[in-house]
Amino acid sequence: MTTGKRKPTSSLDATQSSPSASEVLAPQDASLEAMLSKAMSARTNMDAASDAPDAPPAKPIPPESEQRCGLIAIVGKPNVGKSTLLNALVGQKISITSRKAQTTRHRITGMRTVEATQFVFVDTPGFQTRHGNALNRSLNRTVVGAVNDVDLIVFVVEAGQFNMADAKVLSLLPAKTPAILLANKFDLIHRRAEIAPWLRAMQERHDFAEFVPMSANNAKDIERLFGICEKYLPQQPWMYGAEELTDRSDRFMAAEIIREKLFRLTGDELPYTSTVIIDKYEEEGALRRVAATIVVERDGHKGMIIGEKGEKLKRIGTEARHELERLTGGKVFLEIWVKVRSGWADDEARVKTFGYE
Ligand SMILES: Nc1nc2c(ncn2[C@@H]2O[C@H](COP(=O)(O)OP(=O)(O)OP(=O)(O)O)[C@@H](O)[C@H]2O)c(=O)[nH]1
Repeated sequence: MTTGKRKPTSSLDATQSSPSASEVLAPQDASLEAMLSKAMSARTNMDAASDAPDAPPAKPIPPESEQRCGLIAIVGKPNVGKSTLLNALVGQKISITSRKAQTTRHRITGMRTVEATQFVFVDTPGFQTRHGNALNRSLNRTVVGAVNDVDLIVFVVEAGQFNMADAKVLSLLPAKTPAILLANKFDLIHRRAEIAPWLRAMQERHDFAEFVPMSANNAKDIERLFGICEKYLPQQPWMYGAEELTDRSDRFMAAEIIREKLFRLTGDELPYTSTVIIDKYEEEGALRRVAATIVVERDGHKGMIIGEKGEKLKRIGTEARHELERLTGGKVFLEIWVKVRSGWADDEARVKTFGYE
């Protein structure tokens, strides 16, 4: 992980004149006050430590008896920043991010080993509440599956916000598993006074073990999150090698990369039901030959992807190829087709064929 020397712009700097936690919380909220103060001072301390020298080189692998390892589910409604968080925690892009809600479809595991502890992360699709089609039913099943076999749940919300979609996800969390309330996009909060009443309401909704105000795109916050999560993971041997970052195949990563470029370059016009299938993934030494099909529901969507004189599709292909070349470290030949399969997201059998659980 990078330990940037730049002092992060802390939202706390903008709140110096705001009331303290004790001024905004009632006396009976002593434990909440402690939670808020602890969370805030941890942030300040990390900011102060930002001039510290870079971390020392990796230590030798500790004996199994000293290793810690556990599963962490990252859950939250669409667009709260789960993929950004996962990528930052793993230190490499393994989950696509987009301003368009609902871009995460699969249960992706990324892992990161920091000193004696191995953190195995499970990314989940944003819980879909609006449509009841087969694709969304499949996405919701993935969320439920993900939270029931983990050591720790990181419930991600946008700081200061909570609506029906957040409530739906929260209602899925089992009481037995410790859950961290991660108030993401904290950089967008400019008055600390807004957070105390919000935190009080959140704590009434669920018995959160910790409160972490942070920004997924702030390296210091990410570093601090490792320290917070560590104590919830059991002492047991690692499940993966110290250097491993994901258990997804290169073929899967190729589909994800193409899907990301597709959503980035078509903007808000393209419905999230468009998907990518890898028809061929061949390796010849360092060379990769990849053929992919983008499946859309309507002819109009096909036109949107191809663009005028094929310009849009060409750009999707070029950007995806460059990223695949960076990932594999070799040359990539990439061929992309666009096909219309109307109603695929409503069809349970097809959803299964396309790789959803
Ligand atoms: N300002 C700010 N923006 C953020 C932060 N974290 C994520 N974002 C932005 O929020 C948007 C959504 O982020 P994603 O990581 O794709 O969200 P997600 O929860 O994985 O979304 P789905 O795939 O729809 O479930 C992107 O535009 C991110 O750049 C943050 O800490 N601060």
